[in-house]
Amino acid sequence: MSLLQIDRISKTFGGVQAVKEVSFELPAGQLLALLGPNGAGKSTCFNMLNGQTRPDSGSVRFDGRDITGMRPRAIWRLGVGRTFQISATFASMSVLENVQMALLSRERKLFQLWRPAACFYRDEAMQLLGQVGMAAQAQRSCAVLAYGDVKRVELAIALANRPRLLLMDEPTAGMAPGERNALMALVKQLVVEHQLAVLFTEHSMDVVFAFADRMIVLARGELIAEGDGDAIRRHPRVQEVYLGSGKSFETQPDVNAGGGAA
Ligand SMILES: Nc1ncnc2c1ncn2[C@@H]1O[C@H](COP(=O)(O)OP(=O)(O)OP(=O)(O)O)[C@@H](O)[C@H]1O
Repeated sequence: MSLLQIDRISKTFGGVQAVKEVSFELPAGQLLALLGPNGAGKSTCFNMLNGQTRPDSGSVRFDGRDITGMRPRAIWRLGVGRTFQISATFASMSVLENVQMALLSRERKLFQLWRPAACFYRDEAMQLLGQVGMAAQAQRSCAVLAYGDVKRVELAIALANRPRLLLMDEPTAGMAPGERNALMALVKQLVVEHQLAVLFTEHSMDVVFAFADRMIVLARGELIAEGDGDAIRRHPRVQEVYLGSGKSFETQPDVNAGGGAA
């Protein structure tokens, strides 16, 4: 049984059918890309998976349990994490403190602080920072970090809740190609080593084809294709949807040099 099972979820806003009867599955240990042009319904799908939006119909099952319509915090506590395009770190705090705060939040201790956050979960926070390659920068303020490093801290924050499924909203947006590949190689490593399931949206096709195990493509709210890189590249409806969008389904050799597994 797959960790995540989506069965015919739909959502309409006013007269707009944002998502229409979309079904797919995601097993543990897999990196699945959710693709589609602007307005295809990707964010609405994400929002229905983590409880921000209630589907009009259909069901979302996580680890065999029906989580359709549950509140975001309850879904998060079950082990569904999410990273956003906009930075979720506190710029005024250090890298370490940001992760310590995330650990405090997991243990519901944020509102019981009688000592500074810096006193709590130091070892566990350092271990998480080690996982994302940020231990050496633990004492630096998040405000002075390079963009790619902020993304690593965000990943550590998301991992603090020990998610089994991680939803990543355009994880490499705004990054240079080298930074993108480094971040996604790290995500891929976490997927393999921790049997994490990751669903991500991404506009960079190079990243998708280099790192995703599988892809699903939405257009106007409907799932039009599903498969590995070759199947998606060759799919006539995908080519049709992306034709004229300026996106290419050919990977760039320089970008993938030294990249992760496909
Ligand atoms: N809260 C909302 N109210 C009204 N319409 C909405 C709302 N959220 C999404 N939509 C509409 O639903 C459709 C799907 O939007 P969605 O944001 O899910 O697409 P997307 O694939 O994430 O797009 P992008 O890549 O541009 O972020 C669009 O037509 C959008 O205008």
